[in-house]
Amino acid sequence: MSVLECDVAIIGAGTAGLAAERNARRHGAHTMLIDPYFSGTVCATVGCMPSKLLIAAARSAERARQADEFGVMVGEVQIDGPAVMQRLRYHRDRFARATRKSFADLPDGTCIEGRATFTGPSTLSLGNGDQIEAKAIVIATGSAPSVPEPYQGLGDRVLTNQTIFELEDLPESLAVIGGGVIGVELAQAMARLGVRVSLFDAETRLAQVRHDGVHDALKSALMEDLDLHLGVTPSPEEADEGIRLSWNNQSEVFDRVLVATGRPPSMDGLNLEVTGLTLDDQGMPKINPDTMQCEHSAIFVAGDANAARPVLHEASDEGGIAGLNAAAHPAVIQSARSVVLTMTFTEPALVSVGTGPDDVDFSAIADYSSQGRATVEGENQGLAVLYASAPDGCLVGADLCCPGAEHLGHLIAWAVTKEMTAHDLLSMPIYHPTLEEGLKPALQEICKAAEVSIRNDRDTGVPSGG
Ligand SMILES: Cc1cc2nc3c(=O)[nH]c(=O)nc-3n(C[C@H](O)[C@H](O)[C@H](O)COP(=O)(O)OP(=O)(O)OC[C@H]3O[C@@H](n4cnc5c(N)ncnc54)[C@H](O)[C@@H]3O)c2cc1C
Ligand SMILES: NC(=O)c1ccc[n+]([C@@H]2O[C@H](COP(=O)([O-])OP(=O)(O)OC[C@H]3O[C@@H](n4cnc5c(N)ncnc54)[C@H](O)[C@@H]3O)[C@@H](O)[C@H]2O)c1
Repeated sequence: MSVLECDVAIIGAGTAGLAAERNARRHGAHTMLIDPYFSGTVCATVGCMPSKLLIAAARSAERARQADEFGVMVGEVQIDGPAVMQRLRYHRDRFARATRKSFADLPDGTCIEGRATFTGPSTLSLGNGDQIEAKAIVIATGSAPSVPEPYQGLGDRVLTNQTIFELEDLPESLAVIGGGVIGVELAQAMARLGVRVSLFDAETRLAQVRHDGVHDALKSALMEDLDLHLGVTPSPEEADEGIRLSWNNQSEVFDRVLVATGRPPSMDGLNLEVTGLTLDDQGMPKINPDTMQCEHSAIFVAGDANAARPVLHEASDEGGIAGLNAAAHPAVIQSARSVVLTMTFTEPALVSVGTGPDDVDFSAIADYSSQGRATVEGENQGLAVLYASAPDGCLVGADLCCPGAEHLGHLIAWAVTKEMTAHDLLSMPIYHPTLEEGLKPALQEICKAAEVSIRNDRDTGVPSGG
């Protein structure tokens, strides 16, 4: 048994852990990064990247299917399932290798293989008898899929995000349990790749969408490709050729079932009880969102492990904040967090920025069902809703489910960050014919509601097709 000493120990070599290690080291700390596997981040191996690779294949199939609308005949679209999965894994493995190379590039002695458990507020055991004593500790253990009890023990026909990307071929049919972000992204992609898909959620609201009209747009888009069952909790059982799901006097057998019912923080086994921190009934400590610090301790929590903003760029930001503060502890500083921005890569994409519809002074809808550029591209559907505050129509947030939402959402998030008003945006160039132009009527409406008169040298109309 050996006792290793460092300034900052980081538990978990994912996105948040890597960022915390880098930033603590940049600020002069001697660091140790602990992980049982060092196999690559969730994002690269079983998260963002493989899911986006599947979605890219689905988009390609959908474009081919829609080609005849443009007078371009491609014949019947055929999907080669093994080829889809092979391309996915080829690129996924390259992303994962790049992450693993970043471990290899760390200073000697930084990477410590093991599963960390607290033995005191500043000491960790690694399971092999070795101990680490650190001046500060960053918990960056991520999150893991929760599988509801009825789906446990049903064998490998039940998939999670940790196993679905290993399939050699696409299933003939797929039931998706959970209409959160993972559920809707993968359900639509699989359906567009020719899989018969049914999506079930116990609640009636998909992916925590805040605005009713935006939720309707997402629902309509999904229902073009798959069967949607909201407010339904089916019961599963093993059947000859798959898994039988039963609900509301109906029953259907599916080749595979994807369980996407949430990813709670991976805090089990850390033995936080010995740290002296106050834990809630979920076993979670109280974490300051601007410092990542737990109470006044030398323990910090970053990334999915704190369950606050479980997306990649926030894991990276939080790792940076935690790394800085762990290195400087006890001199902890507050960081200004960025405007909340989340994206779900359905088609159209679902994007949420900043403040939602409750609690805003003005809101205005940009309709993309007949918008010029969207119509040109054959993707005219959905809407964007902008939110603004009094007195001057300062943009505070948005909900979008429309073509180009991924890019429009970034522009709006940047405008919200810079506290720009609707009038500020209208005073800048907006090219024709673009999807950005589709926001113009909503920006004008906010100016009107806020009684901000549009510059007298500006046209208050919208160009034809805009
Ligand atoms: C299918 C899917 C798609 C996604 N798509 C997107 C997307 O498009 N965009 C986006 O922004 N986000 C997306 N996300 C979310 C994003 O992947 C996560 O927010 C991000 O990866 C979290 O990073 P992390 O560092 O907190 O955790 P992780 O990358 O999971 O790292 C945690 C690490 O901790 C280690 N660990 C756990 N317990 C211990 C222990 N006791 N001791 C030592 N080590 C331990 C694990 O081995 C792991 O390496 C997606 C997630 C999933 C599942
Ligand atoms: N594009 C992205 O940024 C992206 C993509 C995928 C995942 N992620 C991250 O991964 C995290 C986890 O995603 P997720 O979709 O697993 O979780 P989630 O919490 O977003 O959604 C889970 C859904 O499952 C439903 N549910 C729970 N138990 C159920 C049951 N027994 N039967 C039927 N429905 C049930 C819930 O009502 C909810 O709608 C998200 O928080 C997200 O941040 C992000």
